[in-house]
Amino acid sequence: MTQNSSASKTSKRFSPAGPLSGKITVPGDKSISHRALILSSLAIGKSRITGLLEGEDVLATAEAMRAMGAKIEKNDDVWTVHGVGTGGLMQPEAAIEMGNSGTSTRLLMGLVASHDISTTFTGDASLTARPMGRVIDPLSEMGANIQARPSGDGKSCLPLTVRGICPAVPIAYRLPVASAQVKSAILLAGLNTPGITRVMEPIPTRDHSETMLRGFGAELAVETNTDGVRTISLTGEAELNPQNIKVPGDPSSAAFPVVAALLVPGSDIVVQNVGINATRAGLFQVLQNMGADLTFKRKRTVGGEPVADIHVRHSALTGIEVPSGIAPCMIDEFPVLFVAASLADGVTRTTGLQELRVKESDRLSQMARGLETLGVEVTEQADGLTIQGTGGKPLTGGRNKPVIETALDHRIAMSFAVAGLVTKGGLALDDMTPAQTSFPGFVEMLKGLSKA
Ligand SMILES: O=C(O)C1=C[C@@H](OP(=O)(O)O)[C@@H](O)[C@H](O)C1
Ligand SMILES: C=C(OP(=O)(O)O)C(=O)O
Repeated sequence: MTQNSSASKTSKRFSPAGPLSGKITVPGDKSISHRALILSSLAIGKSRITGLLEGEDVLATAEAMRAMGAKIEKNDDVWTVHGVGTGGLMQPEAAIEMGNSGTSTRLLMGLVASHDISTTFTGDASLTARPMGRVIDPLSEMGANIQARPSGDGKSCLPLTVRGICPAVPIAYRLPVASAQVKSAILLAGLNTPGITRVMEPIPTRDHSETMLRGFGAELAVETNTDGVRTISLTGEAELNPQNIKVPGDPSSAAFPVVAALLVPGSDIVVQNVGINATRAGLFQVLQNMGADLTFKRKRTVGGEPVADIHVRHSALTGIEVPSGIAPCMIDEFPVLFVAASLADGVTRTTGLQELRVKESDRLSQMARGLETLGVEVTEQADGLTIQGTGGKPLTGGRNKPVIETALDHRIAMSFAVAGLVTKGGLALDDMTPAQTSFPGFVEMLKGLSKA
């Protein structure tokens, strides 16, 4: 689990080290890994998963599913899950520790809401500050009783206890925020609920839950109306069949070496086996619109998801206005996009990013403060950042020896690690341990690219 105490912090310096080259792979997709463990735990029989992300967030999901009765083992690179069947979850003996992981917490809150068990969730200092009302509202409509800790500023937060109900009431729910976690929480609750549970999604978000639920044999229909609103209808009391799942590389993790290679002069790298699902690949599109030289090779399908090898060459980037509608397709990639924008020629303006304020940290504020420390001209709006790029000139860290705070946020840590490669004199991060939540081996990966 991610620790909160300063004693366990590991500071780390990142400095320019010449062109990046080589072929790499990145760890498995975090969203797909969570869902692979959860759905396999509900199937009757034995599922096999390869390529699973072994980051702390996903390991927290595995531990939670074990605590509720699933048998999960790892042999060599293969994870084996013996599921308990839909509706078969057992009452956990103790509170479930979710560490830093919003996805684990919100998806599992949905899962237990339609079981006749009582489950307490807790987490680290970052997770316990994040809003859970967005999941509590629909799950309460389904009949679950949820007692959460009120935060000082009106949010419902962890620790919280979900007293589930069986049978739960099927609902039709229009998402008030574009959130794949909320959508998935309702669908997972709907799995053990009689009748049809519907989620209306005005702005499309990542669709891994829909794809994987179908893959496991659930009856699920998706309709898109003329306004672009997607309605997902899931028939409850579903019987899930065990699967063999291959998890593709995470585009959100690939984002770091991709941006690093674009920014460091002379770089030429290939990131292999990266998921390029359209609901996830917004960053690559935005970077190409900024002038990035990205080539998608060997396009293929892995585990029902589109995948490619991405060839990246150093490129002179130009600032752009990022359309707010693309935000859900690259929601976790904005921190590293802000680093790319800092070296682009001209102004990059982003809007519609209020959600970034309720991630592992307030990502707009953390990025604005850190980039300012490196001499970047940044304006922080309520819903985005406007960044004046240097036109390829290195950022300025050296003389004032900046130390950037990573604030228990893996994306902040890895984004500034990339910034360090293009900062004169380099920079230090106060704590690199958050990278373990989604990208074990991140530091070694970057080092390997500079040595290749
Ligand atoms: O469903 C998922 O796997 C995720 C959804 C997104 O969160 P929101 O649903 O809060 O946008 C994303 O930020 C998170 O990293 C993973
Ligand atoms: C927001 C993220 O994850 P989570 O919500 O699962 O903590 C992320 O990985 O950037």
